[in-house]
Amino acid sequence: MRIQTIRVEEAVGKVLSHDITKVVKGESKGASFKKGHIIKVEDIPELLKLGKENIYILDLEQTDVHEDVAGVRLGTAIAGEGTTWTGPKESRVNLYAGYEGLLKVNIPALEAINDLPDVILSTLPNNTVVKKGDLLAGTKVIPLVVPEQTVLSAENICRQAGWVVKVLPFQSQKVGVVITGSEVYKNRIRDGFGPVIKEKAEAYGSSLLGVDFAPDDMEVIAAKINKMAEHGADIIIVTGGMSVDPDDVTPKAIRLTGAKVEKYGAPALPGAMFMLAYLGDIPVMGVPACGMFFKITIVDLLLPRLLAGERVFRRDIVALAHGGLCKACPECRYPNCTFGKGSN
Ligand SMILES: Nc1nc2c(c(=O)[nH]1)N[C@H]1C(S)=C(S)[C@@H](COP(=O)(O)OP(=O)(O)OC[C@H]3O[C@@H](n4cnc5c(N)ncnc54)[C@H](O)[C@@H]3O)O[C@H]1N2
Ligand code: MOO
Repeated sequence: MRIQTIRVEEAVGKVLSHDITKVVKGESKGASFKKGHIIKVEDIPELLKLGKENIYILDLEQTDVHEDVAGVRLGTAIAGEGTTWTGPKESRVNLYAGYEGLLKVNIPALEAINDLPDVILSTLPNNTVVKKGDLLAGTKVIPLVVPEQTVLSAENICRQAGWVVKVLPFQSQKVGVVITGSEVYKNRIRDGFGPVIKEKAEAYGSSLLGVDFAPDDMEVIAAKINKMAEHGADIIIVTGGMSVDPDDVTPKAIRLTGAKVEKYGAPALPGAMFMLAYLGDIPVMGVPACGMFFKITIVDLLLPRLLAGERVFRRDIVALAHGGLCKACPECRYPNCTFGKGSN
């Protein structure tokens, strides 16, 4: 790249290589002169008024990429399934959600891109629930011109990763609920869990297949879980009886069905006594009573992922630890808070 410096008075007939922007009280007020503009005699006083004594004419070499071209190439390479993009504006390209769903960010690819010189990509946290039109990410280059090799390296990272930023749509799943606890089963107390699970499942476009009740009996709970699976549940949620009392037999009942336990005990508070298991392909969530007593719990971190069709592994639950502590604010601001935002 070669830069020619020309005094404004002598610039008539030259083509501007980038916008000249008016700044009022520190704020950019849009371009006074657009890129590609051919400078005329009558432009000179205005350019001087904008404080320009010199203008700079860029001669790009074949291996140079202008910031706006680079921005578009980055956006095209990064924008995955379920995303749209706009720009460039000063090289920045923004990615938006094309539909409601779960934002997935490929963190190793994100970090590799940001480790390149002169390129940035900044995103919302992985696993954020997004609505159509939500801003998801912004990418740009830092200088006015970058080497072709830099853009190629970023494009290669995206190609090799397969995807960098995408939105998984929520699937309409049938949620089977088994509510445990002899006190509820025997109608001594009224069930408070069913409505909570219904509301959370419906918020992500799923519906309840059915709600069944079981006493604190391992065999009965296991049989009811199996019945939900036979009736076509895509996901089964078992509530209560997850703690340390001798009659807290729900974890044992889940194991008794033959389900493979990914993890019992989760580094999320509230949600410590949570269990995730898989009965074949069907996720079985053992949800402790905190899922009913607290507005936001581990259920809000994992249910959207399961309803977006994601297979959740032990390592995903382990990764909840960083950011898994709810601050229990007097007024809940979730999802606009740190709960669940540190995990991979
Ligand atoms: N000694 C310890 N106690 C507790 C521990 C512990 O580690 N050591 N862990 C605490 C944590 S953390 C949680 S979370 C809860 C988990 O409790 P459970 O899931 O076992 O809940 P239950 O004992 O079954 O019920 C607690 C409470 O809620 C009522 N309940 C239960 N289900 C329903 C329902 N469907 N509708 C209405 N009410 C319901 C139940 O009657 C109990 O009163 O354990 C802590 N304790
Ligand atoms: O499952 Mo309890 O945190 O963990 O309230």
